[in-house]
This record gives sequence, structure tokens and C-alpha cells, in this order.
Amino acid sequence: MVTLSVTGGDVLLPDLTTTRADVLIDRDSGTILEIGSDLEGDETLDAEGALVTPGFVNGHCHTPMTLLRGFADDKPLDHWLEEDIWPAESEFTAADVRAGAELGVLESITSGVTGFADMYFHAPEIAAVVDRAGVRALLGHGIVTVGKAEEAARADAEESLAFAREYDGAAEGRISTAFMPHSLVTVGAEYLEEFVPKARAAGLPVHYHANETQNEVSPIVENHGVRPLAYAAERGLLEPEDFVAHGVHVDDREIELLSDAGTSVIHCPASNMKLASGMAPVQRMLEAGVSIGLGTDGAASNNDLSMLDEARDAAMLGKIAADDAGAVSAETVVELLTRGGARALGFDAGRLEPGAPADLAVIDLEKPHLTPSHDLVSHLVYAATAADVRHTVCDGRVLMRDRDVRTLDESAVLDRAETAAEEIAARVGA
Ligand SMILES: CSC[C@H]1O[C@@H](n2cnc3c(O)ncnc32)[C@H](O)[C@@H]1O
Ligand SMILES: [Zn+2]
Repeated sequence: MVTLSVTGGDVLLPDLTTTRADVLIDRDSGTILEIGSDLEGDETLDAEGALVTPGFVNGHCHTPMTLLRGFADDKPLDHWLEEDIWPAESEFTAADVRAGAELGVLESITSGVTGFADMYFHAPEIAAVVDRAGVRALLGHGIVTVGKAEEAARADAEESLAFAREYDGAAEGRISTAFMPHSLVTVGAEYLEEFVPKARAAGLPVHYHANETQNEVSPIVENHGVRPLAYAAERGLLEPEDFVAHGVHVDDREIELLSDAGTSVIHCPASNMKLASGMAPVQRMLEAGVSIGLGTDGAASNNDLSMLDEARDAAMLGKIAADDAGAVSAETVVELLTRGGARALGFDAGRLEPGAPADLAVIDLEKPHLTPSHDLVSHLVYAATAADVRHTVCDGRVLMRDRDVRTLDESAVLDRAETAAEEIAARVGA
């Protein structure tokens, strides 16, 4: 057995208390062996003056959209997608998706993310990046059928199913998959009715955008006579293993449906603010027993992939939405950032204890904005930033040591992304 010891830090335990301890990891199995004093490993990672926390889980992302960061801002969702994003994405090649995914995964590792969910096209390219970079990911091919002829629409749904079947368990089990209709308004009912049972037969969860804007709710009510999540439940899209992105415009009955079904919601506060989509009723959903994780959404609507930013935004916006400074507390947000996201994605991670996957981030506390250290949970949510992440470990492997990413060549990734993004902008005539 080869071991790694993360030494001298304050370790964030599952009950959200911290203790000064070492974390001993079995690198072969990728799990935590012990948390305690004076634990020597074959290799050491210095956590003096730092907080050792479970790795952050980004529950909803489109990593290749890093290539469109700053490409189109300050528009609402429909206009942004239809006028700017979809025309640009229609120019993406498989190599572009790979370059964007490399950039997104690089940024994720540098900000302490050890696991994420991704919906995009050319998904095998993203899987290749995840495999190489050493992170954990739940991946899927996003389906859009509106505006397509039947043959092309069915091919898109078939591709989502085929990708999910083929890649589930890839990268030594670090990749899992889901069937991913883009949303309840961009995929026709006939395709959901035909393909969701096939996904279930393959044992796959389903992930989709739901109730993000009011413009997504009204057409379903008008055409089907029920609100979106009732429509989803009627078509078998609200199961305990499923997770929906956004969940902004949900009424009390839909919150009850989510809670009863055990379907998770991935709250994306930055994207919801930037696109002015609205404020998700996070505190009400939590009180109703809905399982919640956090997500950045794509870098073009955020505009970064830092989950620490997302945590701060979730706490701040949760209070405004509830008109209550006590709502969506720091403790609650840390749960969403780690365990909540892991639960939503079916990862057995998000906690530091013996037997758990060794997915963790080490946050440097010796910084002016993290001094004094009254409350490290408070610091994690309200004061820490991505730049404070010192090391990132996933599955027992050191992905970043002292801010040096070991699994990706940072300058080559930046060069490839810059070139790909310039060429896309030129092709689209921007
Ligand atoms: C078909 S692959 C995924 C698809 O989703 C688009 N997208 C990015 N951000 C959002 C969002 O906030 N709501 C809905 N769709 C979004 C992305 O551009 C891809 O085309
Ligand atoms: Zn999204």
C-alpha cells in the first residue's frame, strides 16, 4: 500500500467542526484511512496554516463553455442562447470542445473542485480530459430536439443514451453518466416518452434544466395544463437519482413533488443572477426536505467556475430571497458545496472520514482576508476565494500541489483555449 499524509491542518469533519489533525490516505484505493495525530505517509502534503475540506462538487456545468467566457454578456437567457451562444456553439469542433473542457477542468482543479456534472456535446472529448486530469465527473450528451427534423432529433437522443451506456464507470470508475435532455421545453414530449424508459432500463439517472425562467414555465402550462415538474413526474423524469439544474420558478406543489420524489436541485445562483432568471427559493426547498447541491452553470453565464464564489452567492442570495439574514446559513452552504452536491450526483464523496473517497481541498488560511480565524466555516463561505486553494486531491491522487497542477500542462491548456476561442469568434463573425 502506498500512502499520502496531509499534515498539520485543521480538518473539516462531517459535523462541520474542525480539528487539528493529519489525514492519512491509501493512494491505491483512493480512500481515507485515518484522521488523527502524527500520521506518517510515504508522501506528505503540507497543510500547516490551512483548512482541509472535502473537495467541492460542481453539480451543474458545461465546461467547454469556458471558450465563450466574456463572449456575450448582459442578456436574458433566451436572447443570450439564441442570438449569441447557440450560433457560436454551432461552430465548435470536437477539438474545440476538448480545448474548452481542458480549460474548465484546469480552472476547477485550481479552485478546489474534485467532482462535477457536465452536459455538452462531443462528450467523449470531455471524458478524455476527465480521465487525464484525474477528477471525478458525471457526464452526459445534452439533447435538443426543437427545430430539428425527426431523424436528427432521434439521433441526438440516441447519442445521449449511447454515450451514457458506453462511458459509465470509465476512468477507473471516476466517470459516471446520465441521460441528459437539455430542458423540458427544448426536448419534445414524444422523445422524453420514448427515451426516458430506455435510460431507466440502462440504470441511468436523468439530468436537465428545469424551471430556470418564467419563459420555461408558461409554455408547459399552456400546452400541457400542468406546471413543469408535474409534467416531468408524469413522464418519469422525477426519480431519486435524478437532478435538475436551477429550480428557480417552482411553486409549493412542485417543491412538494421534488421532496417526495427525492430528486435533487442544483442551485446556480451566479448564473441565475447574471441572466436575471430569478431567485430560487432555497430556504423553502431545504425546509421542505429537498436535496440541494450547488453549480456554476457554464463559464459564459457566471463567468468563472469557482465553487467558493458560488457558495458566497448562495448564502447572500438565499437571504435576499427569503428576506431573512438567518436563511441559507454558512453551515448550510458548506453542506450544499460538499455533501449535497455529492449526494445529487451519486458520488460517495463530500465528507472527510475513514473509508470515504480521498477527495479534498486544502485552503491556505494565512491570508489577510482570512485572519483572524474565529470560524473556519464562515471563512469558507464568506471570505475564501479560489486563489486560496493550496492543494487539490481526488481519489487519493494529488492533482494540484502548491498551486501547481500536476495532471494538465497549464500553459499549453491556456494557449490551446485562446487559439480555439479566437478561431470560433472569427468563424462566427464576432
Ligand atoms: C445541449 S448541450 C447544453 C446546452 O446548454 C446550454 N446552456 C448553457 N447555460 C444554460 C442555461 O443557463 N440554461 C439553459 N441552457 C444553457 C449550452 O449553451 C449548451 O448549448
Ligand atoms: Zn446549464
